[in-house]
Amino acid sequence: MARIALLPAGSVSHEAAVHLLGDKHELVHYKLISDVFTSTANGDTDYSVIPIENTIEGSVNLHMDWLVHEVDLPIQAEWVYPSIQNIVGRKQEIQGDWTTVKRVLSHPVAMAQCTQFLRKYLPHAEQEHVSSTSEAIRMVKNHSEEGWVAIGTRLGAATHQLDVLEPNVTDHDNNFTRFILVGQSPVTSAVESAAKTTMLVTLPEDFPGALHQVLAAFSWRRINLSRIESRPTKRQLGSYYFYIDVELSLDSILLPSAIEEIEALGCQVRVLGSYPSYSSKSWALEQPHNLEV
Ligand SMILES: O=C(O)C(=O)C[C@]1(C(=O)O)C=C[C@@H](O)C=C1
Repeated sequence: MARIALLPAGSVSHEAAVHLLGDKHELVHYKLISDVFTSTANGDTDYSVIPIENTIEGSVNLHMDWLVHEVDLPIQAEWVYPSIQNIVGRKQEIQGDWTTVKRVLSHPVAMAQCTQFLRKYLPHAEQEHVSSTSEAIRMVKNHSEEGWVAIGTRLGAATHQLDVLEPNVTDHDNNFTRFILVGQSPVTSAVESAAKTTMLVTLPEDFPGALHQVLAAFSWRRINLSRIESRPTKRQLGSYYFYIDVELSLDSILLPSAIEEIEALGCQVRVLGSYPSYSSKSWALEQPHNLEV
């Protein structure tokens, strides 16, 4: 049985973790994502569950930055889970009248997934960002008669005995979040998966066309990139690294030689993990992966 660190009970992370890992592990909930990462880095837990990218909002920059700058924890798996957000509160208090709502609380990423609903029905309400959707629901629970509602999951509403006032309020139906499992030990699983490798590439300074050459190292080998994104190195203005996801394992013949070629250009390459990807293609709510870790 592994110890799994994640955001509080009732968060999207909680639903996603149970989907991937089943209910046979010890889930250790933390209020802040920094505490989630730190617990695994310190060895208090074996793995962390980290939301890293969302269909509507794109990358979760805070979480990516923690992965790159604050901890050294390899990615051991990734999977995709739908973020189904709902308006959660007390039916008795709001009584279907949105004008009585004074404040909406949620995680900023979840809030950004529901802008159309907020603009249409709750433009008058104050918006407050908190550390998770479940924390938002917990805070609403503790403030009765104040006209507060949260954006969060059904599981969160059930966990805190509140009502779903309006189901599925995200701007687009196809709202998925990509999660990663980080920790020191590789996972073993009979579940079908695709191989993926994530790396950071820092380009040498004053090298015109360096990015073009990096991409050429992948393209002539016909290596498929599923994501490339630049993030600041935080060392100086205008200095960036590239966060690159490749649809290939580090054990393949092609990828190590591509990395060698990129390093020969004077680039720095840091591999953040080579891991199984449980893709959305095989995704089905009623078929949890129940991964062994
Ligand atoms: O607050 C939660 O419920 C989380 O699990 C966090 C988080 C995120 O950080 O992206 C995860 C998925 C949702 O799309 C929104 C919020």
